[in-house]
Amino acid sequence: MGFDLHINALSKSFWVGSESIPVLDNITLDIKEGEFVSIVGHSGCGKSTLLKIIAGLVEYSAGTVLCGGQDLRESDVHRGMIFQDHRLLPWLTVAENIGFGLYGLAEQEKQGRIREHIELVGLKGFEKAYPHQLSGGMAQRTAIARAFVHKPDILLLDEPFGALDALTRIQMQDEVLKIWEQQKTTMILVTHDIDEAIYLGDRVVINTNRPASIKKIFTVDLARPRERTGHYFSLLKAQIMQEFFDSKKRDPEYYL
Ligand SMILES: Nc1ncnc2c1ncn2[C@@H]1O[C@H](COP(=O)(O)OP(=O)(O)OP(=O)(O)O)[C@@H](O)[C@H]1O
Repeated sequence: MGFDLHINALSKSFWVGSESIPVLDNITLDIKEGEFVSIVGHSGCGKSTLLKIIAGLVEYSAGTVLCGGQDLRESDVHRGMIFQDHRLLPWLTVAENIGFGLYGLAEQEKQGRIREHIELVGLKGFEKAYPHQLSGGMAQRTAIARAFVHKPDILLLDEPFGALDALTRIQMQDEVLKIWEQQKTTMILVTHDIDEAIYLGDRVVINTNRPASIKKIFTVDLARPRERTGHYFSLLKAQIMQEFFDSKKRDPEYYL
């Protein structure tokens, strides 16, 4: 389809001084347009690097990354990225932050687009607030609106809820899911939270330690909205935990 993503034999090394540090090793992954894919792996294995490569923010060393047949070596507004910290500009209001970088539209259309996205993330009434006047969840909602206002084909989420408390995190997961269901943007989420990976993803990709390659991919065969405490959910979580913590391959029921 139009914006399917094809990552083929992707490798990346960073130079630190005179030493080449391999970070990604031979990653091959196809992601369908509109799919929600979660990526989990140990800290430092290269998950953020993979997202930044897809965003066109980091160059890769070998392989190909194609979307709609195009090589993704440069960033553009068709690939939005949301980070763990909101990265809002402190001297701009919520509305100005969301509209920042929204070029090429008539003023009325631009304001309409900003309004639409403020409503989408539930921030009506806070248009004129500055980032320091927002809670962590509201700031992250602004960052989500700022990414969506460009109507990206792919949204890359790098631990976007990592700094939020548990209840806000769950609420934000549902909000992102709602936007994804409405807009059918392809989403790629990096998270350390296995529940979050299963709750949101159509598939959960498990990376090996650095240099990361793909260890295993689980398909989450559960209708939405998902029951976080259901048996299938728990069993899948146990299987994923097993991939991380037990090379002797206990029965997944051990983790339940
Ligand atoms: N610009 C850079 N120059 C050199 N090394 C880098 C650079 N960016 C990342 N690395 C190294 O690449 C490896 C992977 O980093 P990355 O941030 O992608 O991991 P991660 O899986 O996202 O980690 P975490 O889960 O802790 O956020 C690390 O060893 C890191 O030190």
